[in-house]
Amino acid sequence: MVVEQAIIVRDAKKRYGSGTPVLNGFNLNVPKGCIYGLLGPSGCGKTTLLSSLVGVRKMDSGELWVLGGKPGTVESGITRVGYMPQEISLVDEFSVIGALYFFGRINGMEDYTIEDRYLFLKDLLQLPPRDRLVRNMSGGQQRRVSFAAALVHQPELLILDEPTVGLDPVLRDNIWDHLVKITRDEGVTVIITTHYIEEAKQCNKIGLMRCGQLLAESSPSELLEQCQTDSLEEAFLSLSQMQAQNQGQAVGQTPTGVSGISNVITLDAIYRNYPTKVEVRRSSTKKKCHALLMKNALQFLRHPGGVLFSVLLPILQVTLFFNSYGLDPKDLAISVVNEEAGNCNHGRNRGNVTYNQNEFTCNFVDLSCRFTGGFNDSLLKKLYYDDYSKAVDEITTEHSVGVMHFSRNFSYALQAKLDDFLSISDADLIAGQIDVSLHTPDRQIGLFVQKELFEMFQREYKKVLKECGITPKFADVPIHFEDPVYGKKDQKYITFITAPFILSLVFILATSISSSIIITDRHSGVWDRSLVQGVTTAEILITHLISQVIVIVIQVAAALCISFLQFDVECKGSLATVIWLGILDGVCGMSYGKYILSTRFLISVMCTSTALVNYASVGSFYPLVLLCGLIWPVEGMPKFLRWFSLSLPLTLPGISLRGVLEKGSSVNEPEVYQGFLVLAAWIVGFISLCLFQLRSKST
Ligand SMILES: Nc1ncnc2c1ncn2[C@@H]1O[C@H](COP(=O)(O)OP(=O)(O)OP(=O)(O)O)[C@@H](O)[C@H]1O
Repeated sequence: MVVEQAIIVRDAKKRYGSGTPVLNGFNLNVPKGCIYGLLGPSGCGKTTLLSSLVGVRKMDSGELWVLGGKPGTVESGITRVGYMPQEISLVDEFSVIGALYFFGRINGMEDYTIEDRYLFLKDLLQLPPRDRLVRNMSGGQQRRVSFAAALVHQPELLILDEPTVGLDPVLRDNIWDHLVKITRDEGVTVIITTHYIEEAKQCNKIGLMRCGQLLAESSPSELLEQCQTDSLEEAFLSLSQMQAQNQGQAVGQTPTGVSGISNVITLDAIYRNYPTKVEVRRSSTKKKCHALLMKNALQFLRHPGGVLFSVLLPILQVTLFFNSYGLDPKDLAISVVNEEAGNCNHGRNRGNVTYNQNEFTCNFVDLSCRFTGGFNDSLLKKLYYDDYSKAVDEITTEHSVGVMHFSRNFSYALQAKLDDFLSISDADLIAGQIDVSLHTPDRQIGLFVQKELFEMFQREYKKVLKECGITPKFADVPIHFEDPVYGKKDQKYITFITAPFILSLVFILATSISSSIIITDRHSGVWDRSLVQGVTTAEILITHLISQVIVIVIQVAAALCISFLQFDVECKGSLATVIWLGILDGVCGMSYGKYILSTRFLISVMCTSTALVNYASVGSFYPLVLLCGLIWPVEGMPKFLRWFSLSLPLTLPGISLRGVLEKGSSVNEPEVYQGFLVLAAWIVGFISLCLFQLRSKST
């Protein structure tokens, strides 16, 4: 008679990297309806074997059959297997009931059945209060909840990696009693590892592992009899010593299949015993996605940084941006050397303009005081000096931006220029000008001061001309700038950088949120555990995408609301276009985050370092910002770099958003739809690369 086997392993070999093989021609049979205890020293490969049985790891060679199917396939997985990994494999934000709902739902259970199971498991495993969060539980409590998650859907096969570690003896007894009961009454099969060797006496069969092979495989009583001891620990010790003496040879009872595969069940028999049409309780994609979305929502809402990150961070960033960029500099100082009127009696002397109506002449006295008094001290504080070289010497110590010099004949020369500008000498022309030498290394401040002084001169000079009965237009330089069709005449720098700033903010926030949630799932083991229960990588990714898009919408809304309502950013075009551009930009940032993550997954066995991903995203994000025209127009770049810049995900979208905000351009115009097209292309590119990389990792 052929005994039905729940698990069959034939000649399995596994090696990590170039190290010594962890499993080296390993064979194993686990009959249905029994408890199989897998014992062995730490590091002998138990976890490697169990995780391969559920499809989380792959063997280098050999055959594995689980419930008649290959590990990780529909026949062996999905609701028929309950897996408790060695790690807790729950997210911190799960409550007890939340964890059971998650694993119950992805296994196709109805909510009322999950509630019934909870009541049973609560007593069996002495679970903590229903709403206690995993992060607030002790290590032992977390293990019990993890165990409950493996039992909740009453699987046919339980694969348990050290479920009793850290539990008190009474609870361990309860658990073993339960395992004995379900194997006896319900035909459930259990394969279990434990370091408490003595408790394995309750197993129907024990396999002793060492050096990647089975030392012996038999019932506990047979093993004890064989080694003539009443302690399993002693039996294991003596078998290990025997193996050390006969390196490479099996000892004790020959483990199944080690000496000859012909003795054991054939693959044909396996197929015969397991009809191809297995009755599998399948969870619908809708139900699994519902469970995954609920999990993501809990992770987000119960995470202390979740809400803070999604809403407050964009508001804070936008507020900081508008309070630190594009504002006019204040509290500057300029040194003044006025050889004509000194310190103008501390500003009380404003100079004199006397117009002689009969002779049509104008007489100026101390006109330099008009110009030194023409600008506000809060903008440019005046530091008066008698000596020019002293003023230059003290520029650094007095934090002055430069020196403004009026000659002794300033008023006279200006008057001469007005009287007869055709025959005025060069010396008078020079004496009638204000000499300014700027000594600031800061280009923006230099440009600002230049503009302020120029405007001040024109303003004051126009007043003087008016007092002399001359048209103020005489003060204008002979080039005139009309009001622009788009934007304003005196365009502020902030309007130039607002659009790319908003896009880069949404992009980087989406990049990091994308990384952090997925890393948490990978790191906690929930990702793998979900896959074991039949959730597909695509379902996990899609639900992550949906959750993150919701967060992105919140972030875009927060960033735009604060920009429009609090900082009066003007939108001349369609608000809907702005919102869609923002959301698409966020989705692009999120896809970029996923691409970085998948790259990490590909090059490392498992990405457990948030820091690594942060370095990658920050490191690659900086060039994106530098090249997107946020700080300086792309027109200033060398040609090849400009073309490269235009292909990046933030450059053309930034130009599009600027067009909508400032010109009111519509989505039909190339300037705007090009931005959408670039974003769409990058999203498709990043997601395809990400899926490709994840797929190559899984194969
Ligand atoms: N991802 C990995 N990369 C490299 N080596 C690994 C990896 N996972 C496990 N190993 C190595 O493989 C060997 C077997 O590990 P495994 O976790 O299967 O042992 P184990 O019997 O379950 O140990 P324990 O009882 O301590 O849990 C160990 O030497 C371990 O260091």
